[in-house]
Amino acid sequence: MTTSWADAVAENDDNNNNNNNNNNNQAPPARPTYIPPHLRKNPPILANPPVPAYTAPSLSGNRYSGGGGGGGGGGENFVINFAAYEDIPVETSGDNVPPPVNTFAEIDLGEALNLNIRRCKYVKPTPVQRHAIPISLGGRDLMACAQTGSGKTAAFCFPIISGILNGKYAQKPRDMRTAYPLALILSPTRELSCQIHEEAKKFSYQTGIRVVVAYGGTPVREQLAELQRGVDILVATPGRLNDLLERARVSLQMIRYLALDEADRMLDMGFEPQIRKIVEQMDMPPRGVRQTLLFSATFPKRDTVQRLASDFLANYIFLAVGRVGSSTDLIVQRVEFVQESDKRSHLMDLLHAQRDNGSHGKQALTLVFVETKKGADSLEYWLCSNGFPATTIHGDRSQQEREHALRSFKSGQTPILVATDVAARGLDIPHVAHVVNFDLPNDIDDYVHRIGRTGRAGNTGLATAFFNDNNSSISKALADLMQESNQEVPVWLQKHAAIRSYGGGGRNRRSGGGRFGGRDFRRDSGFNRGSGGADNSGNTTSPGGYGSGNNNPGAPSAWD
Ligand SMILES: Nc1ncnc2c1ncn2[C@@H]1O[C@H](COP(=O)(O)OP(=O)(O)OP(=O)(O)O)[C@@H](O)[C@H]1O
Repeated sequence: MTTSWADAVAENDDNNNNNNNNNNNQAPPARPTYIPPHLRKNPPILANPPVPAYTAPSLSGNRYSGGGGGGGGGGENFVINFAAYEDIPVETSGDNVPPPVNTFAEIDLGEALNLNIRRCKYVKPTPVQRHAIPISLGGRDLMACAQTGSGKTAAFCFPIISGILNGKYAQKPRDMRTAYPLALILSPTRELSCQIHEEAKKFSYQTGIRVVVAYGGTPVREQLAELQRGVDILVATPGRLNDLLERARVSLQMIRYLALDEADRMLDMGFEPQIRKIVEQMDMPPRGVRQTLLFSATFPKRDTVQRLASDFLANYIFLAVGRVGSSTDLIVQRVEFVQESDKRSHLMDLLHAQRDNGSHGKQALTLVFVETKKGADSLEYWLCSNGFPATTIHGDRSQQEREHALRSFKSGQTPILVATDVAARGLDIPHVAHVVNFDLPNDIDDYVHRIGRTGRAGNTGLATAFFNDNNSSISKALADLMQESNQEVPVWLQKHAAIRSYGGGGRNRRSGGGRFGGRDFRRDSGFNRGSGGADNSGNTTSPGGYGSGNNNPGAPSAWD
């Protein structure tokens, strides 16, 4: 028998309360000091790094449900640690920015949505929600940057749902073949679309709003059937949506809300032509008529995403919550110097230490990022052969295999997931205790999103990166990021970074700098593009007082 989400929430309620009670007062288990193998034998040539005490991630019982896993991020919730967000710096710019709220009660979201918020056990809005929801409810376009795991999904879903519930819309055309959604949420990956779909369904529970997801890699027939049953909010990846638009199975003429999640990633993945086609060349109402929301944890300031914002948004408000483009300091970041040939044994040591610290016979969920699909398969095979159940997610696996892998990982059945960047963005898996960058990415933004799979919703997490000479291009950005997130930067990494700075290693601008990517570039060099909205903004509130100064986008600035 299937149970409704609300029933599941109610059931979890009791279990979580019991678990909370059982675990709240427990002292953490004693943890051994871990000395990485490369430091036991050969210290790296560059320096004498201080040996950090390795604290294996612990499992707190209330955060670990050994249950069936389920799809998306749905069903499970863990307690958000709001104290972690108290002093977070916030910057807004744009005309007449609506003031933030402190509670959900202060905002008129409607009774049905408020009830669902309570069902989700969202007691208080997170900082990005405090600011973004009133802005969006006020009908304004928004470009919002906030750290990974800080509640951006609800920040764009709540105003959309509330707007649809309160809005008066023209009758949808009577056309059985074509679906006419009122809101469109675009996201870069299939898994993220599924997750947003699950979340949006929870938030729309018993409101009468229908949420449908469309993504590639699966037969289109089922999705078409879902669309035919009616759709108010369509969550989609750009490729599949284009397909549906070309078949005239979806029309965008009724769109009132457009949200782009992880917009920068969609552009990185080469989706720009498809997104522009969807937004500019089909039948979607123009900016200013529809309301447009752009969200990410990183918005590189010299990136095409800024152009996209100026083309898609009208008189928008720019919101940066936290030191955006930076990582949350809730994530303990470690970087260890590991030669390519030592990576596997080094990983094995980490996993052994972690296993020794596990509780209830369960191993903490560990997400291991590698560079290539082949590398992922081969590492998975090797881990499994060495007694560590692992699975993989990457672009060469079928969608069915990808979804199965994710379920198996979430449920704890396969506590290690080896992944390429396809799993780097947006996925909200509550019990990921450790992210290992087995292969570091070249781009610091990718690093930020990868490690952001842990340390979510105000909870702590651990991220370990294996660094060697092949990663020189990211050394400076990595050292800067760690410093900025109050992490201990190994001396050898500082030296590497210094060599990089002096050696003119500026080939990759994004990995060599651009830290505070989350800046309203309208404030740089008097940008004023076209008509219809992009303004020269100036209104800034910045309790944390960051981002001052440099107005020349070409020059190195305090943001770099
Ligand atoms: N107000 C709230 N109270 C309690 N929990 C919340 C609240 N808002 C969001 N959460 C929870 O916080 C977690 C992270 O939220 P979400 O996935 O939206 O983060 P995000 O900012 O989109 O992260 P990313 O940048 O990685 O995509 C989710 O499990 C969500 O249910």
